[in-house]
Formats: sequence, C-alpha cells, structure tokens
Amino acid sequence: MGEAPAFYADNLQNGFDIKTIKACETSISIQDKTYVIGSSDDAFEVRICDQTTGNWVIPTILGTKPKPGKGYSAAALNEDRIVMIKKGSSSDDCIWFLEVDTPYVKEQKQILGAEVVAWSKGVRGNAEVPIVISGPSGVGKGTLISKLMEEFPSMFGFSVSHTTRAPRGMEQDGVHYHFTQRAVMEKDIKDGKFLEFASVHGNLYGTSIEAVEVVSDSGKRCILDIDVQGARSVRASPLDAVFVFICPPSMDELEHRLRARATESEEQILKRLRNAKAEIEQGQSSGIFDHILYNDNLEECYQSLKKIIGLDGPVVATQKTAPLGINLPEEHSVSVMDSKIIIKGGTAELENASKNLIVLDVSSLKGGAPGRTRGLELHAVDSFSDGLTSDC
Ligand SMILES: Nc1ncnc2c1ncn2[C@@H]1O[C@H](COP(=O)(O)OP(=O)(O)OP(=O)(O)O)[C@@H](O)[C@H]1O
Ligand SMILES: Nc1nc2c(ncn2[C@@H]2O[C@H](COP(=O)(O)O)[C@@H](O)[C@H]2O)c(=O)[nH]1
Repeated sequence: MGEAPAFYADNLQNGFDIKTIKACETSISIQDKTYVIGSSDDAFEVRICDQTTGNWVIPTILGTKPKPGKGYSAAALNEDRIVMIKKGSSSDDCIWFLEVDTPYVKEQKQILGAEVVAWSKGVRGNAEVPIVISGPSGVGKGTLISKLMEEFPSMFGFSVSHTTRAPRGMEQDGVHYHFTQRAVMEKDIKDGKFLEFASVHGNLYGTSIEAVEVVSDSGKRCILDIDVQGARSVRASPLDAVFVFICPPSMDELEHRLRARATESEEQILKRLRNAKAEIEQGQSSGIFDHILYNDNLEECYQSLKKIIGLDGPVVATQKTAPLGINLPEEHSVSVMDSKIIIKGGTAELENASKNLIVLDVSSLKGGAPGRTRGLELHAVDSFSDGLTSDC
C-alpha cells in the first residue's frame, strides 16, 4: 500500500493539493480495502486504498456528514460498514455509520460508476414507521393528511417535499413545499440528498432525506404525500414504511374535484387527469401498496385510514420520555464482539450510572443510508474483557 494521498485533493489526475492540515486519522481494513477516515476542523473525509493494486481513491461521499468533535474511535462492523463513535459529542450525535458495502452503497456505486461511501447517523430505539400516501392528483390525499394532523397534532409530522413547481396562492415555502430551482434540486439529487424524486405532471418533486429525518427526530410519525413513482423508489429504499394508495370513486368525480379546487390551469387539469389513469392502474396492480382506500365519502375514508395506522380505538396519550443519554468519555476505546460494540473508558457514563463499559447492541439495526440507522440499544455494564481496535 503506497503512501496515502492527503485529504482535500482538488483533482486526482493533477496530484494532491493539501488545503487543510489533518487533525486525526483512522484506518480500517475491510476485505481487500483500507478505509482511511480523517477529520479536520470542519469535516470528515474518506480515502480508500485497494490493497490488491495499492491504488488510492477518493470516493463520492453520500449522506449528511458528521461534524468533527474532539476525536473519534472507529471499528469495522459486518464487513459492510464502519461504526464511528465521536468523543465529547451530544447523546444524539455520537454514533455514526460509514457504509462501505451495504446494498444501498452497492447500488449507488453502479449508478454513479464510482467508488462510493455513505454516512448514516445512529439513532437509539425504533420510531414508528413512516406512512406513505399516494394517489392521483385531486383524489383527496392532502385533505386526509390535514384531518389526521389536525386531530393528532403531536403524533404526526409532514415530510415537506421539494418541488420546482410555482407556489399556489396560500402555499408557504418550507411549510407546504420547499419551492426550488431545477438546477439546485438536480445538484442536490446528484449529491445524494434525496430519498426519492420524480418528474410529476411536468415538474420535479422529491423527498429529501432531511425532510423525513427532521420529523422522525422530533419524535413524530412521518407522513409522505408522494406520487406512485416516488412510492416505488421508497419501497425499494431501506426506509421501512406503510404504503397507502387512495383511489377516486370514478374519473368523473376526480375531474369534478380537480376543477372545483380551482388551483390548476385547464392545461394542467387535463394533464393531471391523463396521468391519473396510469397512476390508478399502477397503484392497484404494482404490489407497492399495503392498503388501497376509496375516497368516496371523506369521513368513511378517513376512518379507514385511521384504522390502518392503528388509531381506530381510544387513543391513550403516552408520556414521552427523553431518550437515555450517553456521555462518551474523551478517553475511551472501541472494540466489536459479535453484534456488540464495547466502549471502554475510565469515566464512561450512561445516564447517571457511572460504569466502566458501555455496550452498544447492534443486533437489531434498521434503516441506514440514505437516512438514519435505527435500533441501537445501549447498556452500561460493570466489567468485560475485550480487545482494542482503532482509536483516534
Ligand atoms: N371525499 C371527498 N369528497 C368530495 N370532495 C373531496 C373529497 N376528498 C377531498 N375532496 C376535495 O377534493 C379536492 C382535492 O383534494 P386534495 O387537494 O386533498 O387532493 P390531493 O390528492 O392532495 O391532490 P394533489 O395531489 O394535487 O395535491 C379538494 O378541494 C378537497 O376538498
Ligand atoms: N415523487 C414525489 N411526488 C410528490 C412529492 N411531493 C408531492 N408529490 C406528488 O406530486 C403530485 C402533485 O402535487 P401538487 O402539490 O402539485 O398537486 C401529487 O400526486 C403529490 O403526491 C415528492 O416529494 N415526491
């Protein structure tokens, strides 16, 4: 393996231009590759060495990057990702995964024709899975979602999509949509910021990873209102969700609703009605959807939707407790044993319990890039014998 190129290279062909002095570097070997993670004052960067050829590559990095803290420890996990524990970081920002060979990363390598890695933040426990609602324009998706959010304001949060279409009269940027320029959105899509995107009725629409994570991180159940193409992409992604398709009682009634809403031009109404036929066909036959509802009588359809998502009985308000915190000591080591990550440090603290070891159980991981990695469990224990891996 030759000497590692410096981070922040402008162009691999033209040699390396060191712009920042590296503060900390860790290398982890998985199969025939060595991944070097380096942190400077403001970013984490990654380089990969192919051990069979000795060649170094700077990969495309997808996902939101962690912000460097006071150093970090890292260890290989399951041959397809690296777990990174940040020192001195808050409880919701200390565990990150660098995916190097997960199904999502493999797919992106094929799409981009380049070496790819993807960051995913680790989150403790499991949130309720998001709800994807699809159906032709004018069928009543937005009306049903509004009813749900009005009746259960603390339970649901709306995933605010990006779109290149112009705002309608009362629509607010950042509330109904993030209204954006096509070039900006296309760049963000290329940079891996979107969970899904599609061209719908002549405009670009998409769900950013952040839009879903903002809702999930606030402890609410996320609702996505997206078209069938988008639902297909989410179904194929690592995001677990319930998929509901809303059908109109007839094409005539759909046309009547679109015209009565009076938000589209005649040309747009005709385009949306033409597209509706194909959408209804796909919605009913593609196997994407777990449930199909007919929105004839609004109240009946709403009750059926509530039933699907488990809200048909009396709803008991649950007291939300803050997630248990983990204060990683600045001096600690990390090792992996089966599906457990052992964090060992003189003053490791889990909540108020001052214990010598913290065990991070990763046997039930869910999700992952693009998005958060959920299902982490943390326990404080008194003693354990382990082997040290990498610590930076
Ligand atoms: N069951 C229903 N009976 C009659 N009118 C309805 C019913 N459900 C919704 N509507 C009306 O139909 C119109 C379209 O509804 P809505 O805007 O919710 O559709 P949508 O599926 O969200 O459309 P888009 O995909 O274009 O955003 C609205 O004016 C709404 O009040
Ligand atoms: N694939 C996606 N489709 C989306 C998204 N946000 C909205 N939509 C769908 O677009 C049409 C038209 O919406 P409108 O607001 O212009 O009437 C509708 O079917 C929505 O479900 C998205 O992020 N991705």
